[in-house]
Amino acid sequence: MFVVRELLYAVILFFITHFFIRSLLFKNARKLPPGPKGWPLVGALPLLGSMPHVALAEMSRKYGPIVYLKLGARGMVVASTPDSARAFLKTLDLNFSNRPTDAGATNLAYNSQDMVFADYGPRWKLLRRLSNLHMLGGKAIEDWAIVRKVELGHMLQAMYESSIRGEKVVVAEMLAFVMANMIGQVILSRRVFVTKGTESNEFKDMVVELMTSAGLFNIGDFVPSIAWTDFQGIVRGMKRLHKKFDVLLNRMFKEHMKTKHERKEKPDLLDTLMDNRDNSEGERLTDTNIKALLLVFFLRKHPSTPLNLPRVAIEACEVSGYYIPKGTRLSVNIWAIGRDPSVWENPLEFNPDRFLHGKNAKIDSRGNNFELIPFGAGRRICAGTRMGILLIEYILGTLVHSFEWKVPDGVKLNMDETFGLALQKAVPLDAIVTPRLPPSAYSV
Ligand code: HEM
Repeated sequence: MFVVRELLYAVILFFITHFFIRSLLFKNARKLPPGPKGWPLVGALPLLGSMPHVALAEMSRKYGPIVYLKLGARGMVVASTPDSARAFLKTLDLNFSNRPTDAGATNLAYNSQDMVFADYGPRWKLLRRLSNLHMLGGKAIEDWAIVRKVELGHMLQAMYESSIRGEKVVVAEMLAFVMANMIGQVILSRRVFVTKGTESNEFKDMVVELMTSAGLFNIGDFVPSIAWTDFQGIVRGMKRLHKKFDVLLNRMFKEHMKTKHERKEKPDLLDTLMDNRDNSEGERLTDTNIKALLLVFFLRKHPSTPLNLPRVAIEACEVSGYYIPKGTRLSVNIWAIGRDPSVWENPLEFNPDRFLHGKNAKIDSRGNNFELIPFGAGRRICAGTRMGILLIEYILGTLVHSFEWKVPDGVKLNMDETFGLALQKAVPLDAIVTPRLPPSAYSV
């Protein structure tokens, strides 16, 4: 009898201890990062408002560097400080090396067939390798120096003519004109727009629409049961826009094929892609992959990307003691990190000199110092980092050197933003430019 009682006590004690330890472990393992509760069904979606990067920065001030939000049926984690960004994009980079499949990937990127949305794997590697080889890598960038020089010359000429006619310059239109032509030369060996005018302006509007709509939080992506209603009209707009781009790309493809024999000595990116579409691992790029990739490049003219491009947790993991479930979407608030007063002195003051001295002079914006990561970081860091930095320095330097700049009389400089995958200026910048150099410097 005594033995049975002892045994019973031992069994009960075992179960209590087991339950206690399990519940402790389970509790710790399942502790999600803090965040707002949100509403039934849609969760925290309504809290994001029209400027999600600003709303998320405010949440981070309240809840801490890592915030978890339930958005409809999906979870999203947001990193808003250098340390938390490093934890995701460096320590756990491999686990976050895919992007979520959403309406933008489906409707604007040929069902994730491009480099931006492709899963981390052989197809992504092939796209990235060929793009580096012919367009974005160091050697390729050197090879295309002449294209940059000539196209910038065309832009300076167009701006000079505007100034002589006493017209204002719409800066975004000028940049769209020069970027589309530079990229056209590298990809297709031809200028896409001969003169700056209606056609190049329409193209700019298409690019802006794409960059804006791709960044919107489409409710159907988070509440799949009501996705079919598309009540924000985002998917309808994406499909309409995609059709326009597809027509344009098909036309470019066709024209390019007709003239292939002329480029035997100097193939362009499209020739390189077509000739190297198979790799040794049996991966083959389809026409759709190639079209999707070209579309990515014609778009890359506006980014400063406030929320990085989203990533997704391939497996459940732990970050700073918090549990991150599999499938959680990751946003890194690059915008908030750049404005964090504990990282930057007077962050909102325009003071480029801050990068000339002391520790800031050593900051490398190519994904190594998490205080400044305009191009993201890790395996999926911006494929155009080199080209982006080079073009900004080259174009900005040339524009400042070539003209005196002022805003038109009576106009106040407006720095408001419109949210999207890339931030746009809410009111495009108009400027009056006055040549600083002799007229001969502006003729092509
Ligand atoms: C100032 C200019 C630019 C900025 C600030 C910028 C920013 C970014 C950011 C933040 C990402 C996401 C990185 C991540 O997930 O960690 C990205 C991805 C990407 N960018 Fe850029 N970008 C710029 C210019 C360009 C240019 C010029 C190109 C090409 C012509 C380009 C092509 C790409 C591609 C293909 C990806 C996807 C990479 C992948 O998923 O593997 N970008 N960019």
